[in-house]
Amino acid sequence: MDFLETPEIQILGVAVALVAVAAAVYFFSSKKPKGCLDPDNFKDFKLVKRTLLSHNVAKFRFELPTPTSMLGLPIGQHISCRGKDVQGEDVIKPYTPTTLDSDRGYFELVIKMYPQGRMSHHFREMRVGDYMAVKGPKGRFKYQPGQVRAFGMLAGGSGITPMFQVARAILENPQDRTKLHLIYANVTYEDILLKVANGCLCDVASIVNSGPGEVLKPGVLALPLQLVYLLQENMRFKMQQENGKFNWSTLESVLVPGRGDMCGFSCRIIHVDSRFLKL
Ligand SMILES: Cc1cc2nc3c(=O)[nH]c(=O)nc-3n(C[C@H](O)[C@H](O)[C@H](O)COP(=O)(O)OP(=O)(O)OC[C@H]3O[C@@H](n4cnc5c(N)ncnc54)[C@H](O)[C@@H]3O)c2cc1C
Repeated sequence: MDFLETPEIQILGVAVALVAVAAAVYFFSSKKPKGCLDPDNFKDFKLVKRTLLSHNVAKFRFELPTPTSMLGLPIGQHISCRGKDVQGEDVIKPYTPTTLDSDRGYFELVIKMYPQGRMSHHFREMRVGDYMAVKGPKGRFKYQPGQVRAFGMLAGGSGITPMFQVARAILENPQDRTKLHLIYANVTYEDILLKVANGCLCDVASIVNSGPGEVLKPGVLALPLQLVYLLQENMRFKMQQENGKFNWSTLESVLVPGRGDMCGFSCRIIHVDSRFLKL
């Protein structure tokens, strides 16, 4: 067995070992972490933080299995949450996290809780340490950077969360030139879940120094986001509708003059032109 000790064989052995180590490092570093969701079965996630944003809105932070785990939710899709209503019966409702897969170790939901709402009851009763059963991803739409020139979005109340997720993905990717045109309708100023601060959408708790006068002014921001807040009590809300309906031509003429290559979404706005994909 002397031949195993020749310098050539020893060098070959070291080279093979180095290649194996390099391949292992490449394999593990290039492997994308697996998502934590299962489309067919509910999985439990622990509530680790609950922040009240207003009298009936709270942000819920759920822990993922490890600090580097990602939820695994394609942008534009949502999850199903299962809870118990006031009668103790199972209730399942869709929700869109305000976090992205780039946020590791947790995901967050901003929830508006209605006094008579079945799932609202479950969220109202949830305390840190409780578990939420979650299934997903769900939804027909998956966002790809550069997919279209512009998105026209119509959101009502809590319907802002799917739009928020897509808007965050675009605004946080400097290579993504997609323009965003968002009409966000609410009954009162207090009902607005997410507002603009420093040119970005953020949850209401993160807003500093933005009084109603400033936020409600419709306008073009420096970023590729044009945002118009509509309040039911405000004249502008009536002006943006035709016979009580939002329609495509209204949005195109108000927000994207003369251009047709726009994809439209709506969430929680009733009576919308059929060209708006409902999220
Ligand atoms: C894709 C998608 C994503 C969503 N993401 C979110 C999210 O991130 N955060 C969030 O808070 N919600 C979100 N929703 C809405 C959510 O799924 C529920 O509809 C909402 O939480 C109310 O459910 P509930 O069981 O508490 O109320 P329900 O039992 O369905 O309703 C009971 C009563 O509550 C009141 N109510 C319910 N909904 C409304 C409303 N929109 N406006 C006024 N009154 C109402 C009414 O009085 C109603 O009669 C999303 C919906 C969709 C389709």
